[in-house]
Amino acid sequence: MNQQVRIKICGLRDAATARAAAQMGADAIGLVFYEPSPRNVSIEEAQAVLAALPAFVTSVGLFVNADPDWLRDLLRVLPLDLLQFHGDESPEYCRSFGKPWIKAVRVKQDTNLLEYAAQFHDARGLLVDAFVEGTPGGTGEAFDWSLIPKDLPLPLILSGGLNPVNVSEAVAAVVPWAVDVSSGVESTRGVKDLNKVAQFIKAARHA
Ligand SMILES: O=C(O)c1ccccc1NCC(=O)[C@H](O)[C@H](O)COP(=O)(O)O
Repeated sequence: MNQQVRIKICGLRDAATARAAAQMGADAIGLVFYEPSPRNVSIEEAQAVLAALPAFVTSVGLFVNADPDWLRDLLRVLPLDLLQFHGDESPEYCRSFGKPWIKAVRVKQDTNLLEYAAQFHDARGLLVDAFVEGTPGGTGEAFDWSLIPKDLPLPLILSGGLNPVNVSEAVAAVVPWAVDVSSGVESTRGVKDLNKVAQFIKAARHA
């Protein structure tokens, strides 16, 4: 079946930008809960973003080795649809919140993605990203897509250095379930550029 690729725009921080991205056709938006990131949001900012989203747009929370009690408290006041884990979280940790979740893997030359897929078999998807020492995500760096096995048994979410120029080539080469972008649709670090968001969505859809 020829499925249309899903699109997640990551690192949104305000309601107006999130609503605009959804209206342009984003299927999911990502909220980063990681203080060192320029895209980190407060609970109040995240609540405002969620309240602005139309029906059928998935809200995704991003976490890096978050304290489980803190995360459970957050989920009581923020009804995220999906959790995205970007650190060294174990499968047991990921499934302990009773929410659908995906696992991010930062791909190095020797990364065995089939092993990750087996270990995190009940994830709703595997997000593959570039490995950059000391920065867990949102780096704007791409990686070698040929390292992705064709027979990955989980929905594949391709990320890492995607932008309006390379996304159609990426979709054609990898045939992912979804694509995910952050830096590639920003004007400056942490600030989304809605023209780039529109260009990205158009290019991904017409791949
Ligand atoms: O975006 C961040 O700042 C971030 C910080 C910590 C963990 C994850 C983070 N982002 C995760 C994403 O899903 C990004 O979209 C993904 O890493 C791709 O980023 P980019 O290469 O900038 O498009």
